[in-house]
Order: sequence, then C-alpha cells, then structure tokens
Amino acid sequence: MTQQASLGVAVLGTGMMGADHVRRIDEVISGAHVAAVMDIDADRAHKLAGGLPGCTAHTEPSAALAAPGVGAVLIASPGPAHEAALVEALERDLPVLCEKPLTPDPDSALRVLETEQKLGRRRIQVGFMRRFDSEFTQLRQLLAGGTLGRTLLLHCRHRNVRVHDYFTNEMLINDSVVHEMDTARWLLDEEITAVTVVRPRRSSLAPEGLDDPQVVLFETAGGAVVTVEMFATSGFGYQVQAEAVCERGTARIGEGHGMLVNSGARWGGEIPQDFLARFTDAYDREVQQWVTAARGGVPTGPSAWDGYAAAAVCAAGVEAQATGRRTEVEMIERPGFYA
Ligand SMILES: NC(=O)c1ccc[n+]([C@@H]2O[C@H](COP(=O)([O-])OP(=O)(O)OC[C@H]3O[C@@H](n4cnc5c(N)ncnc54)[C@H](O)[C@@H]3O)[C@@H](O)[C@H]2O)c1
Ligand SMILES: O[C@H]1[C@H](O)[C@@H](O)[C@H](O)[C@@H](O)[C@H]1O
Repeated sequence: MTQQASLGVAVLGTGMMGADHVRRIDEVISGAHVAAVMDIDADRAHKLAGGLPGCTAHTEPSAALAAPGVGAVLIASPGPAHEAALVEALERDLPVLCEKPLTPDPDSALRVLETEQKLGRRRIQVGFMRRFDSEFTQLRQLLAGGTLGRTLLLHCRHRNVRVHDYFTNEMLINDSVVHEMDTARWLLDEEITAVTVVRPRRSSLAPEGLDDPQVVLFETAGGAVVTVEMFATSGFGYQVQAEAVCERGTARIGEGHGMLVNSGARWGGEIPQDFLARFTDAYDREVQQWVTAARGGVPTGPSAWDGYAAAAVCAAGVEAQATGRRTEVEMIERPGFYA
C-alpha cells in the first residue's frame, strides 16, 4: 500500500485567523503541514515560518502559491484581497479554503464562480465554520428530520465582547451578520429573499459611527422569518445562539451550559470571550474535512455558491440598513454546477 504524501498548505494572511490556522495545521490536523506563509507584513510572515520546519515566508501571494511543496491554499487575508488570491489558486488548480467572506461583494463573487466553473471542478470551500459546530449540526439534523414540522421562525443572537474602533455599520452586516445569513440558508435549506434592518436606541459604549445593537430580519423563499440580534459591543461575552420555532415545538442552541460551579453562595459558569474559544472544535473539524477532501479530490464544505449567496444577501442588508427599507435580494439562478 502506498502512503499518501502530506498536503503542503500555503497560508495567505497571518493575522489572528491565519496564525490560528497555522497552529491548527501544525498541531491538530492530520495529513497536512504548512509549506508556506504569506503576509504583506514581512516580519510577521518570517516569524511564523521560523517556527515551522521547511516552511518558507513570502510577501506576495504568487510566490507563496509557487513555493516548493505547496498543494493547497488557505486564504486568511482581509476580504478585499480574496478575489485575486482565489483566481490565482484556481488557475493553478489548487484546492482552497477561503475564510469568509468569499469576496466582499456579489459581482466579484460571481467572477470567482465563473472561474471555478471554467475549471470544471469544485476547488473552493468557504470558511463558514458554524456548519462544523456540533450544536449547529444537531439543530440542522433535527429540522431536516421533520419531527418538529416546518420551521416558522428562527431567532438568532450574535454578541461580541468588543470590536475595533474602525468597525462600521456596513461591517456589522458584512463581517458579522454574514454568519447568520449562511447558517439560516443552511439550517432552513432555502434562500433568503429580503432583508430589513431595525436600529434600537444606540449603546453609548459603541465606537463612534457604529449603531450597536441592530436587529436584522430575513425573509426566506419558503416564507420563514429569521431575526438576528447583532450586538457587537456587548462587553460581557461572545455568544452565538439560535432558537428555531417550528409547528410542533422549538429547539435552542448556543446556551453555553458548560460546567456549572457552586461556591461561596453563588453558582455560575464561564462565557467564551471570542470566536476562537467558542468555535475551536468547529474550526478544527472544518480544516480537517477540507484537508481530507483536498487529498481525496472533491471539497464537500460550503461552496463558492454559498459565498456568493451570502454576498448577495449582504448587499441587500447594507442597502436595507442605509435606507431603512425592506430590500429584496438580487441573485442569479443557482448554476447546475453547484447543485
Ligand atoms: N470564520 C471566522 O470566525 C472568522 C473570524 C475572524 C476573521 N475571519 C476572516 O478571516 C480573515 C482575516 O481576518 P483576521 O481577523 O485574521 O484579520 P487580521 O487583521 O488579524 O489579519 C489580517 C492579516 O492579513 C494581512 N494582510 C493584509 N493585506 C493582505 C494581503 N493583500 N495579502 C495577504 N495578507 C494581507 C495583514 O498584514 C494581517 O496580518 C478575514 O477574511 C475575516 O473576515 C473569519
Ligand atoms: O470577523 C468576525 C468573525 O467572523 C466572528 O465569527 C464574528 O462573530 C464576528 O462578529 C466578526 O466580526
């Protein structure tokens, strides 16, 4: 029996997510190693590569993709840099795991879809990691099984402790609510057709220029309604929760009932402070599944189509937010290639 070679991954962008994925591939994932890292910050790339035997450091995506031993790409640079990197990876016929967003707008996402279709096989997986979280998976199975009947409503809560000072209203949709756009499409197995945004009174603790919290409402093709409380500066913890209200019952996830401690006349537990802590297992499963598929041929996780659909819903969300009006989502028909 021949032993399959380890997959050499080039990681583009070595900030918070990129560095965490490098650690993950190095320490957790089987069947892969980090063969190259790339960042426009040369020091950052060199420091990271220094701790990894055989890994080369680069400041240009092309150089990293062409580096010795590279057979796959993980893109963790900021969204605006994704399109060029994706197209180059496809031109080299390399499997790609691209952190969300696929690209920041529907037109550029469409160009990526077209390039992948021309290649003739799926090469892209998008980093919507919640699809690999055990609670989200369990909820999807329950809803798909039909014992609770049709899903009528999905209530979501997405709370971050804090955000950078440069976080804007648009980013609240494109960076944060984009996750609910994907999870709602995936949990309900239908497209989102319209978006409305409501702004309650603004928290005095939000950075200037950010109206926080906001409530985002999606309507789906089959008539379900999804509400998302997005509170980016909750201050106390990172919480991602969902409750499906169905014809014959409800189901809730994300309550965080980990260990409860009784002591000193109090009871309580801990709330994770960021996504790296809350979704560690999901990121591990996401990357392992991608590596396994990349070595075997066909990616099975969220596709470029899912990235495009989320970008289309984001565009409607940003317009709804700016105008205060219900905004319909404009999307192309799903190509048979992504059936
Ligand atoms: N799935 C998730 O939960 C999750 C969480 C956070 C971030 N993200 C996504 O991951 C990506 C990176 O986010 P982050 O939080 O790590 O950002 P970050 O700001 O911490 O890091 C970005 C890194 O990319 C580098 N960079 C900038 N321009 C570049 C370019 N053109 N090519 C290569 N590198 C470049 C920067 O120097 C920096 O090191 C974004 O797409 C973001 O939306 C996903
Ligand atoms: O970029 C981050 C990331 O995608 C997190 O998963 C999300 O919870 C945050 O709101 C967002 O700002």
